[in-house]
Amino acid sequence: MIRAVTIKDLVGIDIRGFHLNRLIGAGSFGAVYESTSGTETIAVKASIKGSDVLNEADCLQRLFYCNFTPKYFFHQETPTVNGILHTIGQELLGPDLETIRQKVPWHAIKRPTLVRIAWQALSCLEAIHAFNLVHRDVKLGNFAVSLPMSPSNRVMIKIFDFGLAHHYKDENGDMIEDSTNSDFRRMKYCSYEVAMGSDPYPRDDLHQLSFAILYASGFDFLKILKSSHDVLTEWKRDLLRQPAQALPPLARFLSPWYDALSELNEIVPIDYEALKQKIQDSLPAHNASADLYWEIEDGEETLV
Ligand SMILES: Nc1ncnc2c1ncn2[C@@H]1O[C@H](COP(=O)(O)OP(=O)(O)OP(=O)(O)O)[C@@H](O)[C@H]1O
Repeated sequence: MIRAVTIKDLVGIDIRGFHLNRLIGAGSFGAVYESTSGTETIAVKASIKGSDVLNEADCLQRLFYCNFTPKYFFHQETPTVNGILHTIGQELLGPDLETIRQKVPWHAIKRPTLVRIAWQALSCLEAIHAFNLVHRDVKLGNFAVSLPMSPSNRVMIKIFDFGLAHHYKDENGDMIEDSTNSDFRRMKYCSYEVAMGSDPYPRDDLHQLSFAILYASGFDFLKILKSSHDVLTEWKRDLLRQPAQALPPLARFLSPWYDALSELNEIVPIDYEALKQKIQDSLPAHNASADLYWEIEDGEETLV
């Protein structure tokens, strides 16, 4: 029986033969640990919220052959003095994009890197949508770089945290009801359509991504999130209705992409390739589909 007081106190215990060595970070209900067994190092996510963990484990299993999400290893329920501890063993990733953003000068990721991030993050969403999953919690902090691959230190962006994701349609294309009845309007960074009461679908993942990219460009998105409900909703609406005018100056170069995102509707299937081309059109002098690398710049590790 594990005697830990909270999910943040699990360093030193073993789960499925993996020794939890180091707390990487903790969120509202979960904590993630770097864990080893022999030469193998993975991430073990521990949570007290069983429903989210079960949902995440289910999604990661569905995504087992997807290259844009962490590989799934196991799900385990362990009795503790405080109840059941839910854990998921998954591929260890590098820092998340929110952490990377916080470390760059002026909290503004440079344009050539930003368009590559946008391209790869869009590819992540394209990949999970192809598995009929909608993420519903798309934000900078839920994308991370993979561990650098030698010899060039190439990394790729992966999307994680599938606690709120939903398998929204079956193999015949029939919609699947979400039994959790979650109210996504309460999520400040939900898309405009969701704020207006619609259920979150793939298009809304893309609109949440568009907010995340603005944030990564140096825009003070947190300030907008703190404004009143009406101001926030109006900002989201303007970004869809007149992107060229509504975009903050730092991100105005991305107008071709935001224009295309604003034209997405419920009827026409999403053309991901066309959207990627719009990212490329936003910064023609740089190759938006080029690889990303984890490098040392001015003595600091950074993404370029
Ligand atoms: N597979 C992983 N490999 C490495 N780090 C991870 C992995 N999954 C999550 N993390 C990191 O662990 C930390 C905690 O993640 P978690 O998703 O539990 O919380 P959060 O995103 O901070 O908060 P919330 O769940 O409230 O959104 C984050 O810094 C995240 O980047």
